[in-house]
Amino acid sequence: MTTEAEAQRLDAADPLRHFRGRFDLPEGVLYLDGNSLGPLPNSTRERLHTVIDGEWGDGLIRSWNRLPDKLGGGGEWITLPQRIGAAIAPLIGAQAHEVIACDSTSVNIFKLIWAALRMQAGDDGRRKVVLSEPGNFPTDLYMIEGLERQGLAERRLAGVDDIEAALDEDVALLMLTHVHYKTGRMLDMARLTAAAHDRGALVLWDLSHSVGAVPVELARAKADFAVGCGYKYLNGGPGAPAFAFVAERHLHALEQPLTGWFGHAKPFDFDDDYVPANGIDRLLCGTPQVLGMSALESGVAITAEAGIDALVAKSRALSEFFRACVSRLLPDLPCVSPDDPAGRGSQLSFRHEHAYPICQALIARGVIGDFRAPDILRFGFGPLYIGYEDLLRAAEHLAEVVATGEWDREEFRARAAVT
Ligand SMILES: Cc1ncc(COP(=O)(O)O)c(C=O)c1O
Ligand SMILES: Nc1c(O)cccc1C(=O)C[C@H](N)C(=O)O
Repeated sequence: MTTEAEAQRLDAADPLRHFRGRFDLPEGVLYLDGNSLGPLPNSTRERLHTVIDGEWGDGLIRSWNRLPDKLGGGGEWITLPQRIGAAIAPLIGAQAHEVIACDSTSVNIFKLIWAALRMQAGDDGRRKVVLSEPGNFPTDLYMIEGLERQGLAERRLAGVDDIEAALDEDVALLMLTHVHYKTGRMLDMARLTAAAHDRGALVLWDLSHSVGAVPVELARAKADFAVGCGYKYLNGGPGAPAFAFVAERHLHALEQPLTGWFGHAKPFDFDDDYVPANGIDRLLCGTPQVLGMSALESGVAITAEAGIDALVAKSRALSEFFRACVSRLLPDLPCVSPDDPAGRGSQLSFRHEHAYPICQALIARGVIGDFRAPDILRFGFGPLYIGYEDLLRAAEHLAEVVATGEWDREEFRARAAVT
């Protein structure tokens, strides 16, 4: 049932409904792009004011250490990467000391591929194939390519259904994205990790489209490494720091290529020689970006407060509801996301040859989804702030835009630099 009455009933019964008021969503906007950039939490605006005026303005360099009470704020700056890592850990089935917030997802991917290859090199240094899938998020593939150019890696690609067959004794690392950015398809982490381990390969998971929206059990799956974005479902803000996970069993031996001073065991001893910090801290490189980290900490806190089980349940219910709305209103629009809500992320993607101008026409109506080349219309469902009535409205707008040909205008065809 996709009636207005049903949507209102579902909204009224939604246990996460009260979180919506904690986001600063513009009037008249239906925001279905939180899988690319999460919206601004009210608490983040307050937190950044405190960080800028109090911690930076008044506290100055003292704020790296214990903050004077009068400055308020959320704690000393120096431990932000570890504190945020610890808060993300329960969302991904990891232990607090296995996760750290730092750098971008791309940089963390680079560090962890390099680290995995180092562990796998053996005496002859020959095991260096990194296996991934074609059509994976580009940065993941580009990072392998960059290491290949340095002679450190060899990139191999196989469709996800052929991954197990492609895992031979040359594969050092299997690197996959858990929820595909375009289709929303979610991979079986436990099965693929076990298959890789059986062949002696390590596994690195990109959780960018998973964390805060789908169940992730890194420990249960025995995953070796993982990375993920802070600015999508974690609502950490544009360009928020990313996070990295290293399984406890690898922490001791882990080496990483960016041996900056923040990853040193005693950075403030200012020694000439690099000695890695114990544990996950060795993944740090340079000074943490305090403003970005503070925003991320605030975004992660809301996700943690809502609880991953409730977020997952709502994500699935939202995507099912939107799918039913679109099937009723646009029965001929092909959905390229998996049918089973447990087999996909918190998003639905549809194929249309005019996806770009349709997306722009929707944005002009205040319905913000996104376009992914060449022909995908993608809608993400942030479970903290999206409601069922929003989705019914968005589906109605989509149906009108398609049915009336409203998208067929020059102004909607001009490609923007960022889509
Ligand atoms: C799966 C995936 N990995 C990595 C990234 C990029 O991460 P970053 O720009 O933080 O390096 C994105 C999105 O931007 C993504 O969707
Ligand atoms: N990271 C982005 C950016 O800096 C600008 C615009 C979009 C993005 C994205 O997050 C893209 C995103 N990973 C995607 O799934 O399409």
